[in-house]
Amino acid sequence: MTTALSVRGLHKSFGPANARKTAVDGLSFELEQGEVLGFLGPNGAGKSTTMKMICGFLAPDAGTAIVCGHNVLSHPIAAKSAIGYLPEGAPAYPDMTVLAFLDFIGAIRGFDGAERGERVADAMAKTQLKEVAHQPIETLSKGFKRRVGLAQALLHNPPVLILDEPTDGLDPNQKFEVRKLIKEMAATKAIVISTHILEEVDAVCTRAVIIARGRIVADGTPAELRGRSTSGNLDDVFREVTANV
Ligand SMILES: Nc1ncnc2c1ncn2[C@@H]1O[C@H](COP(=O)(O)OP(=O)(O)OP(=O)(O)O)[C@@H](O)[C@H]1O
Repeated sequence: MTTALSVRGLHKSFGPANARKTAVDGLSFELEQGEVLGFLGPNGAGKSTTMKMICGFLAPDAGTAIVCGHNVLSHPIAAKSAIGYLPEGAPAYPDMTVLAFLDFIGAIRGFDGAERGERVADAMAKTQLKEVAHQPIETLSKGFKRRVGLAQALLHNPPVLILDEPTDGLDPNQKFEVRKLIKEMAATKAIVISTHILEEVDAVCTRAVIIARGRIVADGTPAELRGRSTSGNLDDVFREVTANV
């Protein structure tokens, strides 16, 4: 079976030549279908930058990502077809209604007619957006905007999902619903979620990678990581492995 996601030696620096700052420093990992990877790290560790490079939104200085066998640099269309990406924040066209925006995403993803309608309806049902279907996105609350972002990521039923802080801004009920949805989808997909909420790792992740200054400092199941600390607490493990990097 083809590895769902293979991240190979990703590297990215920002800034002028005399003040170059490394954001991602040779990051590699593999993910199989059925795995939900919690991608953790302190603010500025390089999580969003890594996710952008995996999804082909940012060109790496070195390395690449292979998505279901497709290199995101040499075969970007095939790789991007296999990915659903929820970026940080909630970028969308603010004056479009939820329905019009998702229909537009469906068209871009290559669906027509009845199938497009079914996919939009299914994505709205999964993310509980039906009640705001005809509302312009700019008038939605933060949590609803986040769910529109999630709906567009799921619409084409991709085998790989890259979700940058998917529950950011959601109330406890919605966090629960989104985590439930991630768990329901997990068996048939490979999913990466970045989060600062360590309870989320226990709730949905089969594995966690902790990065600091663009490098992996821990990789294991939540239970294995907890076993690294005498307290058995993921917050303590996080602090210990990222403190002196
Ligand atoms: N376009 C950019 N130009 C310059 N520096 C950038 C750019 N994008 C990211 N950086 C820097 O790269 C580093 C990694 O940022 P990144 O957003 O990937 O971190 P993160 O782990 O997602 O952080 P957070 O948890 O705060 O979202 C930071 O120092 C950030 O300031």
